[in-house]
Amino acid sequence: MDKLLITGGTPLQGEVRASGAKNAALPILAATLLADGPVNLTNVPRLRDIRTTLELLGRMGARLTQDAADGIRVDPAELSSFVAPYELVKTMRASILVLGPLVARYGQADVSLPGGCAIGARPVNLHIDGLRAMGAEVTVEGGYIRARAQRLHGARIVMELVSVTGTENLMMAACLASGETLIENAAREPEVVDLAEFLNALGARIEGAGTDRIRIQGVERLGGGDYRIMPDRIETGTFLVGAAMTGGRVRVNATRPDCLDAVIQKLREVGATVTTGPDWIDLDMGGRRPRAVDIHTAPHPAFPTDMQAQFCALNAIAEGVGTVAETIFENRFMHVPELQRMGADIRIDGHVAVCHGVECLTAAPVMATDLRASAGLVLAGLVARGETLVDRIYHLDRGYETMEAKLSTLGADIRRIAGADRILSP
Ligand SMILES: CC(=O)N[C@H]1[C@@H](OP(=O)(O)OP(=O)(O)OC[C@H]2O[C@@H](n3ccc(=O)[nH]c3=O)[C@H](O)[C@@H]2O)O[C@H](CO)[C@@H](O)[C@@H]1O
Ligand SMILES: C=C(OP(=O)(O)O)C(=O)O
Repeated sequence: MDKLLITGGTPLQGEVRASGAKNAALPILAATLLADGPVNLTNVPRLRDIRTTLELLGRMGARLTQDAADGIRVDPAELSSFVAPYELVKTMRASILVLGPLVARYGQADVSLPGGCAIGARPVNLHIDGLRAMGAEVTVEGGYIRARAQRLHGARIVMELVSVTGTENLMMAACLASGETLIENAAREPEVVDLAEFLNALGARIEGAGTDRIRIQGVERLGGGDYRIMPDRIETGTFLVGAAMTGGRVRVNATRPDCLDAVIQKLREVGATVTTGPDWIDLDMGGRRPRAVDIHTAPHPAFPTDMQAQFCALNAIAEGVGTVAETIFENRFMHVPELQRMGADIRIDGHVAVCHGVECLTAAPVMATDLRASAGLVLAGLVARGETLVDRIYHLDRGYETMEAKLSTLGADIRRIAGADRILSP
């Protein structure tokens, strides 16, 4: 199992390019199943989750061609299987995103229930209820969601909770349904907008993506097409927090400042000078120690839960006290005990973590438990005194493209150790 070995103490300096967004690429790859011609995607990040999705599409019979850069061609013309098996779904919850496209285009889908994961239970009842409202017969048996439909019909769906992949699944399904679908209380995340723009480029008729009311007029077919995946706002934010924590200066290029308003606002509150251009963000911390900030996660455009662990790491070494309230997932503080092992003074009280900043963290072997927890631990390692060994970084590899290489170009002392079993001296 690969690990990352980080020697803390170097301020991050320089420029780095954001990769394509995992959380846009995953639904867009699933949406290619709706098309009846080949789709050419660019800016697809090279990530474990993307490889898993491609394996899933390949097993269903889609023809896949990957270029040497960031392009992938998906030709779904000869699909022969409509099953998302447990062994793939268990490694990547986003596999649930094939449910809507399969039932809308092929009238059948057998998708393994994703089950719980480190950050919480993550049920998919809203996906199922929405498809039922559109006329699908859905049963859950033997750990599989089995959905069948002749042709879905439009419906007015009021989402009980804001769900990102729930909105995406139903929006995709509605594209080929007969009549109009209205999704109320829809997720407003930029990745929902990216997916809608992709679908519209194939011939769908979606309006209102980016608001909480999405209206979809069903069409008879979607064709092939070309699309460039949006940049990853969470990867971008992670590098900016790294710069703020280390007192450095980093410019992230090829990104989307307009998708990061809440994060940029918090970074200014910590004391960073943040400037933005059309596709870049520059953060200058000028060697200063950050000030602790209060965070309250909520659906977009509020502060994203996917940046919560990184801000816990920042608060751990900041001046003052910051409270971090996690309102989306019930168990997303798995990084806190690991940060405590590095000397952080953080107390968890229900869904709130109260962080008293300490002058310095001390390196320790730590265990990554989920994707963003891993990112928080890597950031902590960048400022800790000594060598931090982050174990189980397969979580990190789900969502960050060559993170250690990108951090190295910014001056960090970080390297991957393949299957490391080295024992650190105390
Ligand atoms: C691939 C992808 O895009 N993943 C993102 C997506 O996950 P994902 O789409 O799985 O997260 P949701 O927005 O659906 O979850 C929000 C909340 O709703 C609950 N819920 C959701 C669906 C449902 O049917 N029933 C239900 O109760 C969840 O348990 C959670 O408490 O949005 C999350 C919240 O911004 C992000 O952290 C993830 O990075
Ligand atoms: C939780 C995340 O992803 P997923 O929904 O794919 O587990 C994430 O990207 O932080």
